Amino acid sequence: IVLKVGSREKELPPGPPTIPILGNAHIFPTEFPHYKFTEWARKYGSLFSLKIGNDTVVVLTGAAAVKELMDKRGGTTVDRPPSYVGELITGGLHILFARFSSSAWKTERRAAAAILTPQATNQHLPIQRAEATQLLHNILHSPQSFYTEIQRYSISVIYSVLHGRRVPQYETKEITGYIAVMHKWSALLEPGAVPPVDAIPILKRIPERWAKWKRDCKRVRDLQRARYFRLVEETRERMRRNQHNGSFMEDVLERQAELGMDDEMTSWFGGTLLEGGTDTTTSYLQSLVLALVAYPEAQKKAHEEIDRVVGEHRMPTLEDLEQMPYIRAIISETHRFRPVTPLGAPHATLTTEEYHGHIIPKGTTIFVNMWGIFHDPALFDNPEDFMPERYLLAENGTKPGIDGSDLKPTFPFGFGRRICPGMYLAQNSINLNAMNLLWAFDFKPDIDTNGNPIPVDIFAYRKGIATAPLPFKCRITIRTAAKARIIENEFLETADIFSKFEVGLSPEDKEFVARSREPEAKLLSE
Ligand code: HEM
Repeated sequence: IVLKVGSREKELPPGPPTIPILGNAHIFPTEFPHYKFTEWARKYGSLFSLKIGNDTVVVLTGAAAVKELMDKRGGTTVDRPPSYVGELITGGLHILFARFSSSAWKTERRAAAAILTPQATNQHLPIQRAEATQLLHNILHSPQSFYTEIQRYSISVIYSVLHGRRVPQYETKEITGYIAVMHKWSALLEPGAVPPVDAIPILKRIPERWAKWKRDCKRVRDLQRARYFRLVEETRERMRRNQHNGSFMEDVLERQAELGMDDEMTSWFGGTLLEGGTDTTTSYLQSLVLALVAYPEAQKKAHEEIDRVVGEHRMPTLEDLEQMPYIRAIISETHRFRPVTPLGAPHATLTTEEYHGHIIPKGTTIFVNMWGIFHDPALFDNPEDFMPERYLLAENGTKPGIDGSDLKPTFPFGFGRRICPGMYLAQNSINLNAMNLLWAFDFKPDIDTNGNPIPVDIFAYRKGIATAPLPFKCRITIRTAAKARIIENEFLETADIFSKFEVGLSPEDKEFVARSREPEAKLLSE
């Protein structure tokens, strides 16, 4: 019997050879698993399996299998695999990790669906636009800080949309504290960071004094919980003072009883939406800049298009995108070239499924290998190159003669009933900033002391479920003086929109806000 542990049952999809007890655990990649999964997919097929002890993992690297299993049979692939770390930290209330059987997921998902629809999302456009203007303004004045400015943008937008409170500068405790805890959190989720408690449940019983990882989980929990409760309390307090600003959590608080959410769940819900929306949006926009620096031809074509459609006397608006197929193609190509979550988020099956003669047992963990699909040479010409043109030739970017209809535009945002509830909000941020950045700036490689360009490394990415380019340098310059003036003026105009969200700011943040609007105010009055 022991020898059977770890061996692949014959009805499972094929996969790499197993060894007793461990199965494939000894070869399971501990970093950037999407590369190894893609290699295995080319060898074992678009549906392959791995054994981790007695547990089964199935990796899908084919769009048709994804459509069938994740969308059409979404009712059975809606679960998540167990995550003891997620459980310890969030008490099972994290919407991303929550099991289907928990009432928390259903309740939180209902709350999210009712409010984050495309129409409801559009109501948050003014603050997104204002923050995107501040991003241009800050890059104009401090181009070398673009990497952290993008981070500030994403955090501030989500803070405002969800909690009605913005974060005006990067160097503030609200942001640095948040980022530090998020780093600790994702470090605990890295393979190998904690013993294999999900596969060998007895390990959960290790007492805290011998398990540093348990103490780390507790510390992260305390820090997160304190922040998420405080944010909800601040919103509630604002509402008591009748200072509503249309934030998402105001709506949730008003409907708390109807939704059946107590304060514990409400706070984790607000907090975990915050987590879902920050690093992801940041990663996408940083990848976009990286691609623009690395592929000057694409940038040049986008500049020509935006100059023709928008010109230099006004900033772009979302409506302009309709007339800019090349920039739309750049946006899709960035999703394909560097998907934020190369393996999505793992799903798990609630029942045993049969697909093309293979059995996928109940409780199987399923990864959709987005990276492998988006980089499949059978689907895409030169998949390793950033080539927006592919999206002008075929709606889903696939090569001639290939039916790409299974590759829906929502693909980068996941599948079935777990699809990202923030995707419309995220896509608005992406569209606005892609247009703004291309309209305003030239992006070029940095130069060394001899004046030679230093090429960016398009493979230098951070590990983790949501990846992002590692910090990189580039030269960003404003394209015309007229555009610089428009950005300064527009930034001043944002003051009105921002003021409703500038609540609960620390004294340093207040001073920063006042100072940041001063010089331009002087300029305008001169
Ligand atoms: C570029 C930006 C984003 C990308 C690429 C992205 C991608 C994803 C993906 C792939 C998933 C997993 C879906 C699945 O399991 O099949 C997901 C889930 C999720 N996302 Fe996003 N996301 C982005 C932005 C956001 C934003 C702005 C928010 C919140 C306002 C958000 C909140 C969430 C939540 C709460 C989940 C968990 C859903 C569940 O398990 O039921 N995301 N996202």
